[in-house]
Amino acid sequence: SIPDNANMKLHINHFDPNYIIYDSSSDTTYLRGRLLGKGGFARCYELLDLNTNKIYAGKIIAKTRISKPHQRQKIIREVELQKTLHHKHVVEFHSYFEDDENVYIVLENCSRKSLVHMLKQRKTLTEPEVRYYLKALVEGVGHIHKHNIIHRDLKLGNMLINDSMELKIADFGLATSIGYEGEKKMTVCGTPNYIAPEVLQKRGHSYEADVWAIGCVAYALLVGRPPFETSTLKETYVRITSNNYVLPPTLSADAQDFIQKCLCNEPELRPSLEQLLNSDFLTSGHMPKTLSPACCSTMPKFPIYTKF
Ligand SMILES: CC[C@@H]1C(=O)N(C)c2cnc(-c3ccc[nH]3)nc2N1C1CCCC1
Repeated sequence: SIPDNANMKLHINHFDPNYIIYDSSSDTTYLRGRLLGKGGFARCYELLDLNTNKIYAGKIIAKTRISKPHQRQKIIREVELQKTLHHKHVVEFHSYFEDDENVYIVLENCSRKSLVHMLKQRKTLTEPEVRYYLKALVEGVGHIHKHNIIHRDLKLGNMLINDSMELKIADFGLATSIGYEGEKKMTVCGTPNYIAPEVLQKRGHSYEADVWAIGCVAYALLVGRPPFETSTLKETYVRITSNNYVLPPTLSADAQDFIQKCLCNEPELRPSLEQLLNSDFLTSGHMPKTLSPACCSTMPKFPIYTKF
């Protein structure tokens, strides 16, 4: 039986073979639902697991798109990295399988899309909301770093929100693992959105590149646009390497301090994730336990608590 809740109506009058996906390795049949969007080579769909009636998000990549070995290797690496991570604020890997036409990566469903969509609706978020999302982000990145993995593409589009308004870090397509203490990566295949200066200048980079990106995310959520945004990529890169960005005075001193420390040109001078969790911004202001789904579209009013 198919749950007929509204957003899962699959408009299937008959079992059109085009909508049935079978994973022989786990004897699981999925119904393909609505198109969620495109991510790289993948077309992403809602998938309904007919054994459990659970909804997942599936990345479906046509094999014709990944004919070259290194393209296939990239996907295997993404899956291998993501499947080792189990954390409240990291997207959970569910399964990987292939059939004649496609490879399938089945992931945790995040029904409220990403912070990109939220910021489009809201323009900027309030500081309590930003504390809520940044705390989740720093905890999730802490888990990723504990597994010797650098995400390398932390951006609003990879901060997904589930039905309970929880933040989930997605897309390990540019991630890499650190093999030994002090290892520095020299290249990234792809262009991270919030790229750190040391990555741009190929000076060797490591975990600190993710802290830079956290600073960019904090800035974008509070200001409504990225810190180094210009009309051309080249000009943006000049601003990143010259550390040329404007901190609006409307931001609280704690928020300015948080951003300034993350956006330090010298990677080794940036705060650790532990220091970020204990920063004034994340510890000395109202930290909501949960957020109402209304926050996706309208600014919340937080009750002002008095200390006694
Ligand atoms: C499947 C790719 C990616 C993703 O990684 N996840 C986990 C995800 C989960 N739910 C959703 C989802 C959106 C709306 C309902 N669920 N989307 C996810 N995405 C989106 C799809 C398009 C671009 C990134």
